[in-house]
Amino acid sequence: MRNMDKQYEVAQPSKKSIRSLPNSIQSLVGFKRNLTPSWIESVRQIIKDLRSSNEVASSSIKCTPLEKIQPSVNNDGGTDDSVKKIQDELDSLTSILKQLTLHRRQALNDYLDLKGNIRVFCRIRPSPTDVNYAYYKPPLFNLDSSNVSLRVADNKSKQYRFDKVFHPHSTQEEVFSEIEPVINSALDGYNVCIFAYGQTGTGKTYTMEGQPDNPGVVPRGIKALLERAAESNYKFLFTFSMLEIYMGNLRDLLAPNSRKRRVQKAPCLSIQMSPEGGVEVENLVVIKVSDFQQVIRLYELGMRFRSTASTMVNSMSSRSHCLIRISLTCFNAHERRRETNKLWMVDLGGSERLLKTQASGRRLQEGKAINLSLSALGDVIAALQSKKSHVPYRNSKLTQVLCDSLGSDSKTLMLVHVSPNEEDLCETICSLGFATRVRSIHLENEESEGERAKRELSMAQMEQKVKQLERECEEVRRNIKKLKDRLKHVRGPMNPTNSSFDDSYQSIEEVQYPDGAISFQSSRNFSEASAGLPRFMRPTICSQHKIGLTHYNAFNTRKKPPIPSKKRPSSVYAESIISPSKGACFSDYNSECSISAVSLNWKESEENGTESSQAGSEYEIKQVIFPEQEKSPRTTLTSDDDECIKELAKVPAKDTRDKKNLGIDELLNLKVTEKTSTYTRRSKRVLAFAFDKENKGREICKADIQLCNQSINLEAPNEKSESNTMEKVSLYGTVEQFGESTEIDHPSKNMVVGKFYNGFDASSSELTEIKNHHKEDYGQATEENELIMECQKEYVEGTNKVEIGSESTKIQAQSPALQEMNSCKEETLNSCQSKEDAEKSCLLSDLPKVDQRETFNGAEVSITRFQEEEHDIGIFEFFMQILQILWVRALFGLGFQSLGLSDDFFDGLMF
Ligand SMILES: Nc1ncnc2c1ncn2[C@@H]1O[C@H](COP(=O)(O)OP(=O)(O)OP(=O)(O)O)[C@@H](O)[C@H]1O
Repeated sequence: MRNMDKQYEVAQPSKKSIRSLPNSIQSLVGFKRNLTPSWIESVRQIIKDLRSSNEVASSSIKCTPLEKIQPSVNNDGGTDDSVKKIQDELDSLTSILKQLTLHRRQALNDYLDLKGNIRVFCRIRPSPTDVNYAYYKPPLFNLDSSNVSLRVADNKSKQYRFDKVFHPHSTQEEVFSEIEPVINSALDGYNVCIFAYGQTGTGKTYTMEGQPDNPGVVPRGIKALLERAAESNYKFLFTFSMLEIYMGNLRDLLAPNSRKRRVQKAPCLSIQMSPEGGVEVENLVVIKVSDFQQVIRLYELGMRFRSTASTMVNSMSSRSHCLIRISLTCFNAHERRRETNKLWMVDLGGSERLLKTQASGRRLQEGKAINLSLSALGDVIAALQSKKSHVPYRNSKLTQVLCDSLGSDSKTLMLVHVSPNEEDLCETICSLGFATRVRSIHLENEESEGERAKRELSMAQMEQKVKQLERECEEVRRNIKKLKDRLKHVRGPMNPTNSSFDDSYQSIEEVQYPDGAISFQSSRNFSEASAGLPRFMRPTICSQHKIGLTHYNAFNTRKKPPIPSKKRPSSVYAESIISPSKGACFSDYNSECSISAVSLNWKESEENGTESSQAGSEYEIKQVIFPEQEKSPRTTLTSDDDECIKELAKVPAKDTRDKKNLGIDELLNLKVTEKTSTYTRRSKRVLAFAFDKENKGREICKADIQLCNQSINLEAPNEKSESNTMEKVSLYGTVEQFGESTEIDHPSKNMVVGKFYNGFDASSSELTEIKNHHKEDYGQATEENELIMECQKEYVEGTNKVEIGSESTKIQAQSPALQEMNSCKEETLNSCQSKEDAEKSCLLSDLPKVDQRETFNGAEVSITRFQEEEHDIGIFEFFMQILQILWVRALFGLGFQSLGLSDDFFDGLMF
């Protein structure tokens, strides 16, 4: 016993480590008889020592680790020892920072949990009639920081309660400061979703986007996120994507051909879901961003393509839901919830009472689609709040795409917007009712006053704790930085492999291609990371293009037997070319209630290393987004911001031929530089375009030319037309597809196949959409004017000289090109409703062109015009033909007559 006591006495000194404790406990368990007062005292002492030594360590770290290290560096004199000591300090600081970050995250999480995983804020728009918003007091509302009393009748009011209420005079800063903690939890690896909901014209876009001098939640949030990520001790990879849900279809706002949606069926994206509940939008453009300015430029670009229109209620009404997705990836940050998470910021389309907006035509359909999806969103959030076993995510594309960011492991914030006007009372009641439904149902219904007070107290304490921990983290970070500087000073540039702290910086390596395109790769190798995923979750080759991982062939583990080249279905391309969007892809709001109808029948092309889908739209997107091709005449960027255009145009044009991936600058510059280039093609080309005999000789005022991988858009007002209509010519073609196998005698010449048509006479579904544009009551003029404006801008901005079909050649029978055209022809036939249309559409013709110079807004441009009436055969040529036929007849006449072919046969050859 004495020995035992002695033993514990020896183990008692203040420098005992925690390692002594298990020994003691083991002794305790093994030798119960040794449980003496002195033993207990010794254990107590160990614990006490342990606590105090921890406190000393942490306080010394918190205070001035540098000061502690300074003497050791000086005293030791030896560089190696100094380096080692600094390194040790760095390691210990890093581990402390990790602990602190973990605690901060936990505290923030607890705080947000107390507030509710789904939180609802309410913002009341200032009345437009009130000049001075700051002193405006809406008579309709009686507000405090979390309660809204709405006067519904003279002596009756309705009460609503929210997590936070913003008065009409609340500033953008105030709004953002409340939202910031939710955004910050994205850095901790949570999926976050922030919605702006409300009646049309109540300020959703104002809150989310803001104004240039008064930015909203999106720019502020992204800026804060980037700043905080830069401050953190990990390196984050941010990617930016932007899409809209228009009439129940997902559209990429950053895809270069986004602007075509007005005149063509825009390609729609499909949603893929993993068994684990992860959601990925197939073919979505994902752009790596590293600084705020890049994000803003992309955001502005995307916003230009968003569907907006003038309505009775809002002159710039959003006709779609706009979704901004920031994806965050951070490796080796074990305290983060997940390696890759998403932050969604969603500007929802305005809910509207269709009677009130008096919408009709397309506006009506848009309004219905928006209302339907909002109602589906309400159902989903209500189901989540009430913890129902079934959450109806599949009822709308909106909820489908957000489904992994709306669950219990995510943070959701809804900002409901209401109007202060009395005439909007009904909509206000609806919106507030919706928000109340969304808001913590279980909390609201089950919580007593006392419980609420208690919760609020805990929340306040937790908030303090979070702030305190943030301050501590900040201090440790500063000290780490100082130590690193000192270390550099002592031994030169720090070898990052020496410190675990720097491991995180190594985890993501940036690859800068010589041409400026940016890509990234992980030291953990993406292919490794994705190897365990189910096949459909692994990135496609196209996705790899997007994120710059094309060089990782191991990514695509699918091995398909090579298709013999002669059997390669050229129709895959033809399908995509002539009919970029299938019916399934474009539907009215009713598709909102279905899972994506786009088939994902992947076919691998060995020629270009991309995958093409039978869904034409997808094929088109892939080709347009990541062109590995020559400079094209694409003029997809239409800007309202001349300054921006000028600025971008300063950047010299780059050949994109070898690009594996588009960096943000390349994406933006491509559009501008190509716009100002004269289009000359070296390779062979097949053009398919529409031709309407009845309109021969009429000017083609709008040419929408799409060269599969490249596109050009020329639109101009039809000057000759009395009505406000537009005529349209669609030119589709291929560039790369026929490749070497094309048997065209003169590679420099172009083959032309197609038809002209008048946009209103044609009956294809594509034209119906144009018709709809012209039938609209509201926004019609605006939209057309917009088109005209865009067109004029394009003409002004660049002097596009488009030379298409200038040198027609005969098409050799059975050449792959002809097969291609035949399949195009078949498609066109299918797309035409009447036989007459079909006949019109399938004319094969060699058309000469007339180059004309026109002036738009003072800028002289060269336009290629097709005029069939000028397609006259010369009289000499005519006689030559007759002579040839007579000659043939003379040679073979007797032989043919013996076969039963009479003179009529030869006459037929002539005419
Ligand atoms: N808090 C505010 N302060 C000042 N102006 C505001 C505020 N909220 C909205 N507005 C103004 O009200 C008008 C309509 O706002 P906004 O376009 O953001 O509405 P919306 O809800 O996005 O409409 P829709 O759903 O039709 O797109 C804009 O001119 C905007 O500047």
